[in-house]
Amino acid sequence: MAALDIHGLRKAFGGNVIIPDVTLALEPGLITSLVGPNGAGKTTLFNLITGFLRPDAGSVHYKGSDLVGLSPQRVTRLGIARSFQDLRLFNEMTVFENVLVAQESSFRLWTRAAACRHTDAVLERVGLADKRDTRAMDLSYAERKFLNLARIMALDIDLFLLDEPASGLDGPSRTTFHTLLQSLKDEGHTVLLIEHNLDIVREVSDRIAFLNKGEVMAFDTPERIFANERLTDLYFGTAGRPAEAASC
Ligand SMILES: Nc1ncnc2c1ncn2[C@@H]1O[C@H](COP(=O)(O)OP(=O)(O)OP(=O)(O)O)[C@@H](O)[C@H]1O
Repeated sequence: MAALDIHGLRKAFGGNVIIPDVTLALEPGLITSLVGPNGAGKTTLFNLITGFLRPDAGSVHYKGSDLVGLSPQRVTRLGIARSFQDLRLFNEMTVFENVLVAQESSFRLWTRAAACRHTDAVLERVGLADKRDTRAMDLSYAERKFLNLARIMALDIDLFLLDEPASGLDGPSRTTFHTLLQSLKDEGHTVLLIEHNLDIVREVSDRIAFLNKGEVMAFDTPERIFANERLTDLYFGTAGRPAEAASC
């Protein structure tokens, strides 16, 4: 059974059809990257899956339930968490408080002591234990990205939808990010990742779904996707242009 089964999903804004008809099944326990040119509809697809937008047609099945029509909170309670491109941190709160608050809003009922222990364990895992009492606003960019990830990991859920979690990370931070993703996978979690950095995509993905103009053009292994010149042309915007223009 697929970890997430999207069928015939459609979304238009006014007369502008952004997602004409997406069908996609995520294999459980794998990291799938959703790649495509700017404006392809990647974040819109996340919004449709997680209840931030309602599709005009189609279904999104997760563990036997259709998520369409559910609120974002209800979707999270069922076991799906997502991150946003804009880091929605509480700047005045400490690192510890940011994670604790996220965790307390989850579906699990924690005792205070258990919640605190869990928060510390997650901070250790993302490498922020020594920043526990630092305000979010005083963190570096990379640390803020990892705090954002920690807030989702603390929810203890099955399916992670991550919207550009590694954008702007330097080499060592990228390695940490890769290790974290791998550890989620080792624990049996399923990840759907939006990422523009194709080196990262190549490193971490088991599968790639290539989205263009709201349509899944290909769904395959990284090796096959990267070997497909038509897709790389589409990604870099060179498809349909004269060869000399494309090489400029
Ligand atoms: N609420 C909305 N109302 C109208 N148009 C929207 C809305 N949300 C998204 N769009 C449009 O849908 C298209 C797809 O946007 P989306 O953010 O999903 O693309 P994306 O693939 O995530 O792009 P990027 O890689 O640049 O983040 C864009 O043309 C965007 O302007």
